[in-house]
Amino acid sequence: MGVVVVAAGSGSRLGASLPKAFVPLAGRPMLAWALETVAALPGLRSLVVVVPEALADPSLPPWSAVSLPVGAHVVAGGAERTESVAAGLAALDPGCDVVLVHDAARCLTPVAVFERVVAAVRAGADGVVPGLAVVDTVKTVDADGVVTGTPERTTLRAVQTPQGFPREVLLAAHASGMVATDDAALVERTGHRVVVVDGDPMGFKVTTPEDLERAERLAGGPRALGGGSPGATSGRSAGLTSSP
Ligand SMILES: Nc1ccn([C@@H]2O[C@H](COP(=O)(O)OP(=O)(O)OP(=O)(O)O)[C@@H](O)[C@H]2O)c(=O)n1
Ligand SMILES: C[C@](O)(CO)[C@H](O)COP(=O)(O)O
Repeated sequence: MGVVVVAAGSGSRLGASLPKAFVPLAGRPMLAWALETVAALPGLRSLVVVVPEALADPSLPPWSAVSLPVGAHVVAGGAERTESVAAGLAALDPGCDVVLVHDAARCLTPVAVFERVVAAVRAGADGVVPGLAVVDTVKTVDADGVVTGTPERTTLRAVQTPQGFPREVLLAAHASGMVATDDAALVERTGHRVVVVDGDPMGFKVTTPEDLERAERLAGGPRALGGGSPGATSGRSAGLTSSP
């Protein structure tokens, strides 16, 4: 299994002085929290971390509080998330059968979510996304803000990362040259069947300063107690393994 952690965004909505993934959460960069969980995954063979070009050297100061797993690669991302994922895929060990793509900004995602996604890919899915039921009624609107429709809420899911795929399926989807806000959309558009597994409220994306405050409150909570939190259900691994 291979994992691409995308951390190349600037974080314009967060408005910090550092690229978002390097902004501290309870004293450690968000990227450090995300990598701690990924490093604990059983069967991790290849890990690529995609960061802004200016930070693609892990000896630079913002990396000092990030524990980069042994064998992990760091590459520069692009202007769009899709480009950053493609850069990560290009650096991933080609021997990986399953690939997960994860947002560093979803830094508190529990390891159990990763495990559900991997299990569903290994069970034969072309694409797997963690999702949560939507609690608000959602409207579609036109450019003037006029409502054009109200999708049936029971058919909607708010999807998170990690998103998982057989490597060849994801590579072909990215080779299409299409751009989308998530990887599953590319896989859907190339004619594949994507399924949803249970996401987790802790998998929220840190986007705004309010999200960071929420993450700060949560980071010292259930995680510290080891329940339903990142790293809670798997043992730690110091480096990468040789299984696919
Ligand atoms: N060109 C980009 C844009 C985003 N990302 C990553 O994709 C994830 C989701 O993106 P988002 O939360 O929107 O991050 P930003 O693009 O940094 O946020 P903003 O839109 O506020 O600038 C993040 O982990 C981010 O680092 C990336 O690797 N490369
Ligand atoms: C991939 C994603 O996190 C799934 O919800 C989301 O689409 C990323 O969007 P962003 O605009 O790059 O934050």
